Amino acid sequence: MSDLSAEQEAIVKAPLESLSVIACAGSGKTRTAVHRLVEMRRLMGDHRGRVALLSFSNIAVDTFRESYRILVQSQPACINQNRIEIGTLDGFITSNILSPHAHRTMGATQPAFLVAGGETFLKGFTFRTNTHPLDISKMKVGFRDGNVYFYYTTYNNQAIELDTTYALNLVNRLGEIGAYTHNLGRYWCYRVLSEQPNLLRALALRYPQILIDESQDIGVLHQAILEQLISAGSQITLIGDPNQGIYEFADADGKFLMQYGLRADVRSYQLTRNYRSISSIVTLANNLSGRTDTAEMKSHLPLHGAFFISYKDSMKEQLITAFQETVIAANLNLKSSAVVCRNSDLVNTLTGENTPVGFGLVKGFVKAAILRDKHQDYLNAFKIVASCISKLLIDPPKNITVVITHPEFRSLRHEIWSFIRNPDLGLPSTSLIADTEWHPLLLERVKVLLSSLQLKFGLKIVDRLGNKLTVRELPNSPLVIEAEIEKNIILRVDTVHQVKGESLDSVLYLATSKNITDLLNGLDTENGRIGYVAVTRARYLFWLGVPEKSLNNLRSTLISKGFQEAVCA
Ligand SMILES: Nc1ncnc2c1ncn2[C@@H]1O[C@H](COP(=O)(O)OP(=O)(O)OP(=O)(O)O)[C@@H](O)[C@H]1O
Repeated sequence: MSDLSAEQEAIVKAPLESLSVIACAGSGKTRTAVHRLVEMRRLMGDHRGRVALLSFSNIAVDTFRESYRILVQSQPACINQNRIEIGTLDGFITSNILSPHAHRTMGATQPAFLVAGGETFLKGFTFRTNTHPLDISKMKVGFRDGNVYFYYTTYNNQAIELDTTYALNLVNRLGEIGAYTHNLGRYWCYRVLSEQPNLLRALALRYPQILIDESQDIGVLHQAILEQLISAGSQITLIGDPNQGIYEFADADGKFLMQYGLRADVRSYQLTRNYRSISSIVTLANNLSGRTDTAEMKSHLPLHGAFFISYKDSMKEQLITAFQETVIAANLNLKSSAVVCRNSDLVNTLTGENTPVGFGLVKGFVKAAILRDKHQDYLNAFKIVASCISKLLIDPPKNITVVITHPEFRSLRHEIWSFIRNPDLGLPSTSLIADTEWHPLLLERVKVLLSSLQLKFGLKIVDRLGNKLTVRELPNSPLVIEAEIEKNIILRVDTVHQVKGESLDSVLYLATSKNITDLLNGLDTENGRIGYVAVTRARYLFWLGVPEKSLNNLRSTLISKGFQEAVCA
């Protein structure tokens, strides 16, 4: 186990019991968790139970699976691999509890199934609000003093609680046909485990050990479900970093993780060595969080480090270009660098998603073409095209971008990918004149794509296609001029939430004044922690973009926290 530090090894080799691991950013939680997973199964010997390693995103799960695959290759063949599971917490709940057992509690005659929202039959399942009725998919579930309650949030994020009897009546009525929404899935899981004690006992026997990564993201209902498993005998290990808790809006405030180690039957550990970032970035992270972690990476190159730089609101593109040039000059990898923002709106503006040209669905195709040609962002282009195509079909598979990732829809996905990848036969190139060249080709090729979907998958096309794909508001010029594609800002632009968990060579955090003040005021606010996540993604170079109007007010605090000032040439 030579590739583990002493701190990591202590966790991996701990006795088989519940652990709390509070870890700093870049401390190798993945490596630690995967080694611990294997060790737990080894310690269990002939026990028939399973060990589950659970996280919150599919990306995290893929990373764990890959690390696990590499690790077991190098280990003797004695690991009981059949009894190790890696997945998301919601996936665990669905496959072990909701799909096989929830219908009994729901009073349904068929296995429980998830509805995405927007299904036609949901029109009969709306609830009253202070203004207009809302679809049941907008109903949220909270947990307080051992009781569930239901609420919704208004446009300005205010939570309005619903009368429990009224809400439950609707939830139960939907449950009777076996349906549940994303938010209600956890409610049903909690209720199934409360009302089916034999199942709860069986689950705890089947999973005597559960390890949860990113535990700061455990929401109140997830916690309630885990408490049920703990009370039935499962031992739960939590690994996470409370300073990276950025899902408060989803009811995850990090308290479960922070207080878990105080329980009498839970052993506490810490990971305090940062393997990702150079010392100047770790020092900054320490000053922001009040931690005293150590940096394992050193670099004294002049362009490396943590800098702030001012920008005018109208000159964001210039700031990005300057950053890009610095990344190249610093010999860092552009492909492993990113511009990150707090809000998806700004990301959309910078990536061209908020394009002012085109009308209706054509606007979507324009956005997708710009994302592909200017930013090589095929994934987001795919999502937009899939959504546009679904609006040109009568009764398409619901939530088409999600559905078509399902193996059953592989060939449908393939058709859409081919359309996006090939500017000569599919989504036309943005270098064409938008109204006279690009639009006619778009119309022609979308028709070909839709006919193929009709033929192969029996999907029906809406009437009056031409009206839905109008030439309105397209300019008589190329969508993106060739020269612009050539100079190409190839930097990835994304939200901080999207880069969470990643290691990047360089990061530019394009922040607002409020984002920065919250970051500098400690990490008590979610906004502050979002900034902390941005800082701690960077290996060698971190730039904080500071709005010019706030620079004078913020300068001395930024320097006192460990930033250096950089000036755009
Ligand atoms: N013992 C070690 N020796 C050298 N490198 C290590 C060690 N442990 C982890 N690393 C490296 O540290 C880097 C960060 O690891 P990882 O991505 O797991 O961090 P993390 O704890 O999940 O961070 P975060 O929570 O900030 O996303 C990886 O490149 C990993 O290979």
